Amino acid sequence: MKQSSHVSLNQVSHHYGERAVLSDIDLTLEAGNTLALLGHNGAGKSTLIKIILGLVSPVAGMVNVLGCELNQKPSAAALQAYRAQIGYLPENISFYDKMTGREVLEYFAALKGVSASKVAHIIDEFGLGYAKDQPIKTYSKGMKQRLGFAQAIVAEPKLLLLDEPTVGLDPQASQFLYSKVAELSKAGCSIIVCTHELNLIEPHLDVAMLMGRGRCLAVGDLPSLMATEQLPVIIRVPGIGHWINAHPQLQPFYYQGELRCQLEQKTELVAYLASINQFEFTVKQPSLTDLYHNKVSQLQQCNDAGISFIESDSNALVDRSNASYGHTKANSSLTLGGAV
Ligand SMILES: Nc1ncnc2c1ncn2[C@@H]1O[C@H](COP(=O)(O)OP(=O)(O)OP(=O)(O)O)[C@@H](O)[C@H]1O
Repeated sequence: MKQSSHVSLNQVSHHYGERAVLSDIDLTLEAGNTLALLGHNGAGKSTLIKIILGLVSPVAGMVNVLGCELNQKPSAAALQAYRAQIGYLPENISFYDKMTGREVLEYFAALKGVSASKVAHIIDEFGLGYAKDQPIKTYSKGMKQRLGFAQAIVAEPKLLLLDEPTVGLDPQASQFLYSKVAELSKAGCSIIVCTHELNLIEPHLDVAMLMGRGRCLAVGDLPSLMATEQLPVIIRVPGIGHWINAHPQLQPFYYQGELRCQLEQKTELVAYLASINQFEFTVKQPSLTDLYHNKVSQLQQCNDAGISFIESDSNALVDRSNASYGHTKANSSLTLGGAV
């Protein structure tokens, strides 16, 4: 493991009974980086988080987190010391509902050696000050989620694991949560966020890992994932259907009433539009959501075709499924420069 890697998984596999739920997962997360763990229901995300927490022992592979070799069956004391450095917000968190918010947080803080004065500060910071002495049973789902997040970060963890952290949170609370994530990451904490809310996580991730049926479908930073997938930039120009025939240079990019091009062609295409006095258009860059849907549909096509996703040429599958995408890629060397 590299000195700065907080998480290093090598060929990790797991099954429950006969059912394989994780296969050959490799992952490295550097200190201070944020990983978005994405995938369909049942893809294996929570199982992976439980392996990183040391709650589940994988049947195969190497798991090194914060220097602890989890696959080597560490002692109870070593596991306890290891977990003291980790913050965890589970999916569907629940607390003993007769306790107040303050009591719950003080309990978790005491377990990790954190002072009561810090608890008071965090309760206020998380907007729960007004309800701190009320029993949890009077809390809304969002209030419980805020409290869950507060207990996860109260001891300034080195690694923070968040499983569906924004479920039940209002937009302001989600924004607050991600601002805290950015703050912790700046301070060197590594963060793994398992989420289906792709728009929310997109601006905050350093690395995304897309999982499907227990396998890693793609992993990397967004620019490299986008480059590999070659998802099109979409340029919408009102009324283009009326005049596109007069511009053969644009026709290779024209599909279903809009222009589609690769990221590196965008500037040239926009310059061309300006040169023909077309200034009214919108440009939509490919998003994490586009990437996700693209990968999941490739997986679906492989399943339908009865072939392994890992062994398939996934881009070839996309070409068959999306005429415009293949069309644009085929013309990726076309230059507009001379035509302007
Ligand atoms: N304790 C268990 N015993 C048996 N099978 C399990 C157990 N926990 C999870 N599974 C199975 O393992 C697979 C992966 O589940 P997991 O909870 O890791 O998925 P997930 O990606 O977190 O899903 P979701 O997005 O729905 O939370 C699923 O098929 C699930 O049914």
